[in-house]
Amino acid sequence: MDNKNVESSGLAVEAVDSIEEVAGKYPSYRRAHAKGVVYHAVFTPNGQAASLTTAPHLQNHEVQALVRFSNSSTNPSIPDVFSPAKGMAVQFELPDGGVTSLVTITLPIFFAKTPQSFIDILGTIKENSVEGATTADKFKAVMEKYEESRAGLQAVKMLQPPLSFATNRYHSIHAYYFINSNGERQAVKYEWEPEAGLHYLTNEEVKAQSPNYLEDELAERLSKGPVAFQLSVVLGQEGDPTDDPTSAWPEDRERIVVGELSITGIADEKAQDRVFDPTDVPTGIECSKDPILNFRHDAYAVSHDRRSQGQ
Ligand code: HEM
Repeated sequence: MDNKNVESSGLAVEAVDSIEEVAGKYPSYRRAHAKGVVYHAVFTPNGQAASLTTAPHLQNHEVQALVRFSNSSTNPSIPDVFSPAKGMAVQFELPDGGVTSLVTITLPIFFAKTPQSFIDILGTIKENSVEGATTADKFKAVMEKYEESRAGLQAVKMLQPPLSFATNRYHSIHAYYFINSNGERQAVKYEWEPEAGLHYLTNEEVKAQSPNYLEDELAERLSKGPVAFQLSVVLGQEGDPTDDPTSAWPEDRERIVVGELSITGIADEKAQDRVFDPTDVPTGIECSKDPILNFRHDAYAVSHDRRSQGQ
């Protein structure tokens, strides 16, 4: 292990410790996005990405996939309406027997630019978690201290509980590079667009939901047929930041639909053990230099280590 890895895994331990201190420790569960359900799916690329990348799952052949939908909270028993951001982690099976993961969320940007500022922001939330403090009070304290967090936390505040896991748009937030057979590079971000459209609950409807309404709703939906999402890539242009997850690209960037995911049914509980690592990319795709993206590899490994040992 070189010095850089030692340094970044030390920071990853610190980050996961900070999450536990601020948001609670739930043995055997993921240290974030603890409550989730895994499903089987098939991904069918449409060939539109083939001129941009040699990635095997984005050519012309369908691949099997696993999809884990989740609440963002660390609490595995939290009622779904109380955990605003939802995750959609997809693991594609590659023809060589390996996997690649695309881990997305219902927010377009993140609230921290670097691993260290993520830890510092959690520290500020902890300092401000005094009796009677609301989430809004804690967010205000963070935004006053960390300008970079403002847009990301505003986006969290704007989230509405979805009608279904199948009626959200999910974003990669981070940029990646597609590399084609000529070695040409194109910066991209990903989005999953639900074929069922975007649908959210009204305040009245929120009150009527059971704690696990999202899993129940998806079971009901799947009993009638597969649930589909289109995968789009957003093409970055010269000057669009590729290393800053707190900053969105302009809305008018070209989007290409590159394939369709069809979710068919629930997977075995054993699939929960998997790590959906957003840095696990195949030939034809490279991670950008975004420090948060690259840090997630070590942070997820620390969480997996703890949860797989029953800690
Ligand atoms: C410093 C930044 C971050 C840290 C420390 C962090 C930490 C974690 C940890 C510890 C887990 C549990 C991993 C496991 O046990 O398998 C997790 C899961 C997850 N995170 Fe992050 N995360 C960060 C940034 C992000 C960002 C920017 C996104 C947005 C796409 C994101 C989305 C998710 C999702 C969707 C999951 C659930 C994955 C699954 O279903 O297995 N995280 N995160």
